[in-house]
Amino acid sequence: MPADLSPIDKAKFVAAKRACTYVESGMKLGLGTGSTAAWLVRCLGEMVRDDGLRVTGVPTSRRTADLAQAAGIPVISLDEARWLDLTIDGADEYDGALNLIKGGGGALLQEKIVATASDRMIVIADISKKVETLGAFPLPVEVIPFGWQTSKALVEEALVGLDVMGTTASLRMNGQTPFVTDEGNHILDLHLTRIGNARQLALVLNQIPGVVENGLFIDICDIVITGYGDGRVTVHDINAGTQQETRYDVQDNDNLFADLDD
Ligand SMILES: O=C[C@H](O)[C@H](O)[C@H](O)COP(=O)(O)O
Repeated sequence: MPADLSPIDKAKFVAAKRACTYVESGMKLGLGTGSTAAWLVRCLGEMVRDDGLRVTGVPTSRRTADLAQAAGIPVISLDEARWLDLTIDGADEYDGALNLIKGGGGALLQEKIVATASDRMIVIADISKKVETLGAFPLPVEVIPFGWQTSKALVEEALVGLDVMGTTASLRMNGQTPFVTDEGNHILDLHLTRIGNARQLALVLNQIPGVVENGLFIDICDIVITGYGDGRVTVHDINAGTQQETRYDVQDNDNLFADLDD
């Protein structure tokens, strides 16, 4: 393993590697977005190239589509796939009930549609993503550009009286201009500190005109695979009610580290 691989990248890699053990030939897979999901795409690409794995992927962003194509994974649209066997994605936070905050990279809308259209969703994450209560990570909310300031005011108004600690929202920027999602929308980041009732908040946000979707994934994730910097992996399966721990020897996978760009 190269000396410059950080413990966090090692943690993301081992989680991705463990998630690959759930993948079988013939599967239609939802491919998540972000730095952890990028490890998964690389691992899957290697299985396609070297082990003859036959899968088709539905990417959750243009970034992931490009990565998957470069890795040699055949890509189709969700409309072509219709339904998926498994989605594997990263997360910004997960709690003990495997509820999530997602969208730190702005891909929450496609990610939620794809995960919901899957028999199973597996989240891969390093241990820093685990929280007691969701909300320290700013909650992304996708809004259409038309009247976004009105939508922001309505969102902030709706937060008053809910079980959250903060009530401010900020427009996500990309340098001097508003960040634009793959669907041409903007993102409001809600600075809530602590979300007491995530289910209620998710429902309230999606009632507001102009809001397209929020980054709370409630009852969508089935399994969280957590990687640690020392190569350990834990698997929390919410349906089976089990937690297991394994260790991966990443030194056998040096070639995967050669062309890191994420
Ligand atoms: O919009 C981005 C996604 O929800 C990502 O899966 C999430 O932000 C986690 O990304 P990363 O693996 O880079 O921490």
